[in-house]
Amino acid sequence: MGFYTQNLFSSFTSASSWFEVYAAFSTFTMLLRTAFIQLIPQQFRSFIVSKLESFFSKYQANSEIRLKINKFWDKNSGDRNELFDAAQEYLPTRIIHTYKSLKVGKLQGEKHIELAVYGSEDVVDEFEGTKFTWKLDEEGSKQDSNNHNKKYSFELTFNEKHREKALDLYIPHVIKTYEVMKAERRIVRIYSWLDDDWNDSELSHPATFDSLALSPELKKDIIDDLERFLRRKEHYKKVGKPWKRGYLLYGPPGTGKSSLIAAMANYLKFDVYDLELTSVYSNSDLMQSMKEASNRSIVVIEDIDCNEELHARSIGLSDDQDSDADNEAAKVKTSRFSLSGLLNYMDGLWSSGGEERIIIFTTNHKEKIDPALLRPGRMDMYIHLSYLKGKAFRVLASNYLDIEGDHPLFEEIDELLEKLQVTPAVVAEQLMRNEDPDDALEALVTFLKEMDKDSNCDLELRGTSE
Ligand SMILES: Nc1ncnc2c1ncn2[C@@H]1O[C@H](COP(=O)(O)OP(=O)(O)OP(=O)(O)O)[C@@H](O)[C@H]1O
Repeated sequence: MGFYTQNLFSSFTSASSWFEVYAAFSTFTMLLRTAFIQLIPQQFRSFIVSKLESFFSKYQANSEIRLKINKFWDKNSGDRNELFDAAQEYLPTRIIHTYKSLKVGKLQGEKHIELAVYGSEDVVDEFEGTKFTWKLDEEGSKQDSNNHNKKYSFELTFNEKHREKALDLYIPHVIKTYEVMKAERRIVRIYSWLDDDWNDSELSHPATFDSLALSPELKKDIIDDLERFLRRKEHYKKVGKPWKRGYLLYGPPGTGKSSLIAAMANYLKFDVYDLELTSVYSNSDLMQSMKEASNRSIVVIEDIDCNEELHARSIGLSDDQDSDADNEAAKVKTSRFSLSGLLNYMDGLWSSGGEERIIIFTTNHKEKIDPALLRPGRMDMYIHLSYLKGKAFRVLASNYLDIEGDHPLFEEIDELLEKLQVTPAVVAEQLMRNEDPDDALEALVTFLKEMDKDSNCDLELRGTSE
């Protein structure tokens, strides 16, 4: 045996012997390939090749999976992708110490420093010993300085062997972390619909239920209703109703409708989506705005009675009636928006997938609202905010003058307020005029007495003219 190997080795030492072996090997592989192609059916060949590929891919260094995370699920539906929002908030916290180009800023009206992923640098996040690489992609016109038309998306890359870990553990981890961050920060945001998109900032309205001058009974009713709503997720599911609640706030200007909305948002820690109907040009705009509002939010449609298109519809104006050429352009913009669009929007709010939603309509003139908007099932609770009466004034005295408890002028003020129709906004404005509490209350008494005198004069004048 030793002789044989030695002999074999010595016979391979020349270049021609190596060449002979190579030629024999090549012929053999060609024969094998031909036999493979001719003898094995095409489908079976593909099957073997795919199995071999997947087996060897585990050992390849660059078998990467790329996931695209767009801001919207698909361009046409406009459904917001919460994973994109989660990544946007989560990534800066992971890379603050390593990243070289991070966008940092303090926005007007915000209390905290804003951090955002910026530029084309990769962000590598390590999760349970596995590396996940993120990159922010930016598409859109460079000339667009306000960034409205830019489309952003994230690309998440990882090795194929971590496919399951990525989908089953890592992505849920990113979303969970984002939800915890949101809950911890407890910052309520307000979104306004502008140029086909929600623009947001921190809700800086400080109103709380404590600072609202409302009758204690009404306050209690509202808080109880909100609490019940939050508690009853299972109940809503059981009776097959969407987990949503609709309120109509009505009353004269300055009686606290906006303040109550802010108090509700601050109490629940729900974001506010404020929709001005004048900034909505079509029914499809309206539906898109609804789809993009997130869960745990309050959707507000203010001054529902002031919308021109709704008025035009309710008094029976058709688009053809106005032939004035100057108005033509404006009409094109507004005529596609209708009451039926709004009704669909409301019904959509009820039936859309979003949960824990509160929908609030406000109006100064409940009697002007189309009854279709108010039918049961669209509105759960009507809240009437009215002139300052009863003990509600005490809340303003505490807010503006730090008077806790009683004051000698309170009785006189109560009596005057009972006789008059004065909004909390007017009284608040009077109280702001003096720093000293006694001076402020005396000035308020004088102001209310003046009002009383004027209203008596009006009555007398009306009496004599009749
Ligand atoms: N019920 C109230 N309790 C405490 N403050 C109030 C109340 N109502 C009004 N105010 C004060 O008046 C200001 C204006 O009130 P607010 O904007 O909430 O009224 P509104 O009913 O929404 O008015 P509008 O119908 O004109 O929008 C508030 O900033 C607040 O200071």
